[in-house]
Parts: sequence; structure tokens; C-alpha cells
Amino acid sequence: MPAAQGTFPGRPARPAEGAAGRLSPTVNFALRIGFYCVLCLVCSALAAVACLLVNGGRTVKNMRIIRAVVRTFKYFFGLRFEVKGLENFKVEGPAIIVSNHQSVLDMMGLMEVLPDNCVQVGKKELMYMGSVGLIIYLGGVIFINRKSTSSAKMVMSEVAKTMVAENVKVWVYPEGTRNCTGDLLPFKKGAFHLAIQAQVPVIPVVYSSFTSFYNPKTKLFTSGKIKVEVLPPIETKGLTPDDVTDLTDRCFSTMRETLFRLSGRPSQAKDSS
Ligand SMILES: CCCCCCCCCCCCCCCC(=O)SCCNC(=O)CCNC(=O)[C@H](O)C(C)(C)COP(=O)(O)OP(=O)(O)OC[C@H]1O[C@@H](n2cnc3c(N)ncnc32)[C@H](O)[C@@H]1OP(=O)(O)O
Ligand SMILES: CCCCCCCC/C=C\CCCCCCCC(=O)OC[C@@H](O)COP(=O)(O)O
Repeated sequence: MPAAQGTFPGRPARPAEGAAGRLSPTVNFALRIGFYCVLCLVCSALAAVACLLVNGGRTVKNMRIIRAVVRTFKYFFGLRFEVKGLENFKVEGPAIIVSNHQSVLDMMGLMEVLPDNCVQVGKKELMYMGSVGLIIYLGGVIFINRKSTSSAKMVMSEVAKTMVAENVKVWVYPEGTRNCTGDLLPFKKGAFHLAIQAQVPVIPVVYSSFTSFYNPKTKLFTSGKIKVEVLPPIETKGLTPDDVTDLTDRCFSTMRETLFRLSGRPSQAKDSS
């Protein structure tokens, strides 16, 4: 399906434009997001059957099936990914991967680079999204209750043990919520506690800002290019809980600098927000 383009304020619809060309940005946005949700729901139901038939239940191996399906979604929305640094995922053994989180569309960027044997940490509410909840469950996503620090901490410390025992990488969105402002929110510390508890490296992944083609506030959603950079692993061997804040700050600065560079944002803007 070609990427539907809205008619934006200030530009009259041309006679050659079809019905999609005359749609207001709001309708265009709603249609495209609606289509994305339907695509996720339908593909999740089909992928769930495939996961059950091939792997028999909840396992990280299902992520290969989910990844293969989601990687086709970009063509429906005219999105292109330019990926650098994939070799940085080739660390021996488990690792914590941290990345910026802008939108529900991030699932496409996630699957574009997702290494094998990698599960994500997600909010528990995702489980109740029908077939999408089912596929996320089958893929082995670790569910946390963000409203209860103590229960989230308990889940994370269990993960610290199992990820090492089972040689699994864990993908965390350290902002803890979606943020499509072109900047980073302050990082939560769970991912960094986890990395230090498990004594595994942190691998930052940065996606360029979506704001040039996607903005829910202004109802913008067109085709676009997303630059992705997998940064070199940051070692945590020998670090203790006292080092969590330093590690968090270090990852935050590196990722923010990379985000601005990839998004073509002038460096003097770094300090302004
Ligand atoms: C086929 C079609 C498919 C369709 C499609 C499929 C897609 C298939 C992929 C799905 C993919 C899903 C993707 C989901 C994406 C999200 O759901 S993002 C939202 C959920 N994820 C997160 O929230 C992760 C990030 N959050 C954290 O890490 C947070 O720290 C926690 C663990 C939730 C705790 O929350 P908090 O209490 O608000 O956070 P924070 O202020 O950091 O911590 C409070 C205190 O506890 C301490 N603390 C935190 N964690 C710990 C810890 N582990 N140990 C000890 N102390 C700790 C902190 O140090 C802090 O203490 P101080 O240092 O201030 O003294
Ligand atoms: C029977 C129930 C039917 C429910 C229908 C639900 C329809 C939604 C269908 C598809 C949407 C595709 C979503 C793919 C997964 C997105 C993961 C995600 O991006 O979650 C947001 C979470 O990181 C942070 O949440 P907040 O920004 O704090 O909020």
C-alpha cells in the first residue's frame, strides 16, 4: 500500500490527487494509526498461531517470528531505516540494551535491529491488548508494574539471574514511557541496576527524532527516514550499586548527543531543554 499523504494547511489539493490527498491531516493521521493498529492486531493473531505451532508456547525463540513479520510493516508506511553499528551487538553473552522510545511505531525500529535471544521489558498493561498482548506474552516480554517500584525491582532482580543463566539480552526503554519531543526524558534507573546486578554490558541504541514525519500533536504522519545507531557496549564488570547513577548519566549523555547528531539538531540546542 502506498504511503497515504495528507493535505497540509497552506497547500491546496491538486486535481490529480486522489481521495487520500484531500484528507485533512487529522483524518489522515487517524487512518494511518488505525491501519497500524489493525495490522498489529491481525498479524499478532496470525503470528501467535505460528509461534504456538513452531515453538509450542512462551519462549524468546518466538521473537524471530515476530521480528520477521514486523519487518514488513515499514513498507506499508513508507518508512526507511538507515542502520549503523550492528557489530556492537556481537558481545559474548547477555547484555542490557537501552534505547529511546518515541511512539508505538517504535516496534518497527525495534524489530529492524533486534538481535537473537533478546526480550523487552514492557508495562503490564500491554498484556490486555488482545492478540497484541498475546504475541507479546508469547515472545517472552518481561512485564513490570510501573506504579509499584518494589514489585518492578523484584521482577528486575529475578531477570538479572535468569538472563545470565539463559544467555538472554534484555531491551529496556529507560525513559519508561513514550516521548516524541525530539529530546530524551530523564532516565529511570532500572536498566542500570539490572546491568550492574548481572555484571553485563549496556549497549545503547539511538533512533533519530521522528518529529519531521510523525507528530501526534500536529497530526503529522508521512513517510520518512529513521537513522539508527547501535553504540559500543559500556562495560559494568566490577561496578557496584554505588555506580548506578554515574552509569545512568553516562548513557544518558552519550545517547542524547547521538540523538541530536542523528536528528541534525544544532549542538547549541543541547542545553536549551
Ligand atoms: C506480529 C505483530 C506484533 C506487534 C508488536 C509486537 C511487539 C513485540 C515487542 C514488544 C515490546 C514491548 C515494549 C514495551 C515498552 C514499554 O512498555 S516502556 C514502559 C515500561 N518499561 C519501563 O518502565 C522500563 C524503565 N523503567 C525503569 O527501569 C524503572 O526504574 C522501574 C524499574 C520501572 C521503577 O520505576 P520508578 O520507581 O518510577 O523508577 P526510578 O525513579 O528509576 O527508581 C526509584 C528508585 O528505585 C531504585 N531502583 C530502580 N530499579 C531498581 C532495581 N532494579 N534495583 C534496586 N533499586 C532500583 C532507583 O535507584 C531509585 O532510587 P534512588 O536512586 O532515587 O534512590
Ligand atoms: C480486546 C482488547 C483490544 C485492545 C485493542 C488495542 C489496539 C492496539 C493495537 C495495536 C497497537 C500496537 C502496539 C504495539 C506495541 C506497542 C508497545 C508500546 O509502545 O507501548 C507503549 C509503552 O511502551 C509506553 O506506554 P506509555 O507511553 O507510558 O503509555
